[in-house]
Amino acid sequence: MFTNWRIFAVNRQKTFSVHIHTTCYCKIKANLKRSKTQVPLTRSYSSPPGIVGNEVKSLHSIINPPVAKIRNIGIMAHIDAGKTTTTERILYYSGYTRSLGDVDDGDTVTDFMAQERERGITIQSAAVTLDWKGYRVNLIDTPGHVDFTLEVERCLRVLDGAVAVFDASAGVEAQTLTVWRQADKHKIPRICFLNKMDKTGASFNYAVESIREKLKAKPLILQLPIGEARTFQGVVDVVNREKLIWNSDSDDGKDFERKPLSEASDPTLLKETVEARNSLIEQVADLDDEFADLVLGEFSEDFDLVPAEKLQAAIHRVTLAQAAVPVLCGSALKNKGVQPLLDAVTTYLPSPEEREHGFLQWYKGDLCALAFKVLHDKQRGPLVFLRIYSGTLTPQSAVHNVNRNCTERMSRLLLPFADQHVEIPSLTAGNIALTVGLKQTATGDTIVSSKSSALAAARRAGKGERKPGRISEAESVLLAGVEIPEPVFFCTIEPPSAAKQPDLDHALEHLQREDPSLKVKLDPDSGQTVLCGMGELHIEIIHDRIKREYGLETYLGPLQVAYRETILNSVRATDTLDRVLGDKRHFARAELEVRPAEEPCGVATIEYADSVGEDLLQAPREDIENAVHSACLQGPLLGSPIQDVAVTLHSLMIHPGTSTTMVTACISRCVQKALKKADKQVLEPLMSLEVTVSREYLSPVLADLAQRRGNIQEIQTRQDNKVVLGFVPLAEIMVLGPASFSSPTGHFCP
Ligand SMILES: Nc1nc2c(ncn2[C@@H]2O[C@H](COP(=O)(O)OP(=O)(O)OP(=O)(O)O)[C@@H](O)[C@H]2O)c(=O)[nH]1
Repeated sequence: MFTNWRIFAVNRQKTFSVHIHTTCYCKIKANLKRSKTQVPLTRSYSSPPGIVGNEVKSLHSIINPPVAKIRNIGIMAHIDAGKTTTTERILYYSGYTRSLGDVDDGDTVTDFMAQERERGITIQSAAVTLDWKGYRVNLIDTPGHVDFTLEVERCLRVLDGAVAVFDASAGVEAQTLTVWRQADKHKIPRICFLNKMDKTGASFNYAVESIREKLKAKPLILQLPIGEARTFQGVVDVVNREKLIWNSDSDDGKDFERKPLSEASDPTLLKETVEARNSLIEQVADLDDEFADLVLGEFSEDFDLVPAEKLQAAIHRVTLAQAAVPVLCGSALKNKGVQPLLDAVTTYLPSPEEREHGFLQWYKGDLCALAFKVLHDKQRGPLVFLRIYSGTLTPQSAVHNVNRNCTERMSRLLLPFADQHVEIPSLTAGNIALTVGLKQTATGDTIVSSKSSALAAARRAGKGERKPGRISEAESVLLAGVEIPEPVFFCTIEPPSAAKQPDLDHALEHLQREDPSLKVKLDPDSGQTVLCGMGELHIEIIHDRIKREYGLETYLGPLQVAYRETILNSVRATDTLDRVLGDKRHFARAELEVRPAEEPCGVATIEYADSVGEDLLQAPREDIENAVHSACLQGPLLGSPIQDVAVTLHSLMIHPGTSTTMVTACISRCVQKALKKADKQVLEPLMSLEVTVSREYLSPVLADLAQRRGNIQEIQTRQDNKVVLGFVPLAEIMVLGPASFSSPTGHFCP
């Protein structure tokens, strides 16, 4: 039965990076993140400026700066690149924290969950709001681990710009590619920060080259490093021809000197900087016509005379157009380069009004917001993060949820500052708000001021008034949420006693609302609750949260990989359903064909032959499609969902008076019959794997990958290391965590 495996990549192809260093070379483990148990330390926060003492009067002007001065940005990267460390420095230099937190000490602001502090990883995105040189920066630190990719995606959906952080010794890594693609999908302008310039093996040129080659992006080099690895002291600002040197006696990096480069003191550095500036000018002129006209008109003789402000404005336009990405460098851990990074965020990344949102014209200044994250607070209930695209949010007001067609009352409005929140009287377009009181709102919902406002916007959107008052009409103004990836792991979860089942259901309901990538279903055969998630770590964290946050000790069954099934040939089948219920005869006959879909299509696609036209009037297409989809939920081989199948309904005979339920039951049976007759295959998810290994350990690593049915695509050389790129079946790289987890293939063997 299992000889006929065909390997597939799931829709959301998982990307993974494994770094093997000299101390752990023999076995590849999929989850090599630090796992330390620490006592979480408490942090002292200073109040956000303007919110101390009795400065409440000026609060409104501080909280609602002109929209041109707002920057909504995310920090995104491969795991461990230094996002949280960079965020921590940003908060410190902008005056929001009194001391520098450290990921390794478990006391950073944005990693406030107990699990984040213990493991030294970011699990959920955390939003903070800060002011920098007159700009309001709403910043979201996102997770780097592949299991929490959805967190990154839903934040990127509502941001206007992003800082992509890189480990300068590794360049572009596996998960960098994933988050970069996500940013491409949401058309997010970005800047790159080459972090860890102090680390052994750090190479500015290598990292820039990898951005060019692997991300196919055009790097604009705005800084040059002064020294690398141990000798890293500061950076050169190419645009202004200045050097920035951090005082080695300063232990928090606040003290640094900015000096113009001169022929007398830095002849070599000046020469390199002038060359870099000239090539930057040429590069930007190639991408921006306005700048090209300026340069060729006034400064063609001497590029040195191009004013820094003109160059900066052009870089801003090029960044906004996503034609190129500014590149900066530094070392967050050693407190170097973060202040210029913040300057670059405000100079080069766009304000909300510079981003194009076609739908804004439908609202004419009325409220329109997108819910992108929900958190459960024991005292306050659900806290909903909203990105406000137009209009103003005020507390104690009613808002309309277009997706759920319901009106809810928002009790309080808060400004997010990691786990600390500041109450505010109103918040305008372009900002990110945290609201209390929206009990029905879920991630991806569109929030407007009232139902009539949604309908008015729908009319402006040109969707007619065919069915007045129906939510379907307002659907035209729904903002696109994010695609929720299909889970690749599942396991049963049981409460300690049957009496605790309602508590478990309650906990899972809340967790699912917070995290749409967590799916919960009921096993129809055993009646057990099944958790479906994006990876082992994801399920482990959920298990742990149920224990810590809901006080429930639960038991997990063996962790299993979510397989799929598909068919290999076309098969036709007929099914007749003829029943008498009461005094009524129900008769339906369906004839259909199943065949492999030409293009990967996830679940089944449905087509109708011309001959079924008449009978379709009796059975709505929606019901027919539901019947086909429910038949595809459990494949004939393993009971796994069927995918990439095309179904053509050739004929459908229905006697008058036959209920729709009978018709759909007949179609469902017919699909299952056809699937059973077809040649079938089990599909298994693959991980894209990147293993960094010292040269001497390459052979054992390759042998190990071969044992795990790995498919090696390429072996690259990165400084002194080898980087193995390939695909490995997910089932082969599971980290068998809790003793109760067992091999999924074993579980499935007949
Ligand atoms: N040498 C060096 N280490 C750094 C630097 N920045 C961060 N680190 C270390 O790298 C590790 C990961 O840092 P984090 O800030 O947690 O990285 P992250 O990208 O937020 O990690 P995830 O959110 O879990 O993906 C920690 O041990 C940091 O101390 C740096 O500039 N230089």
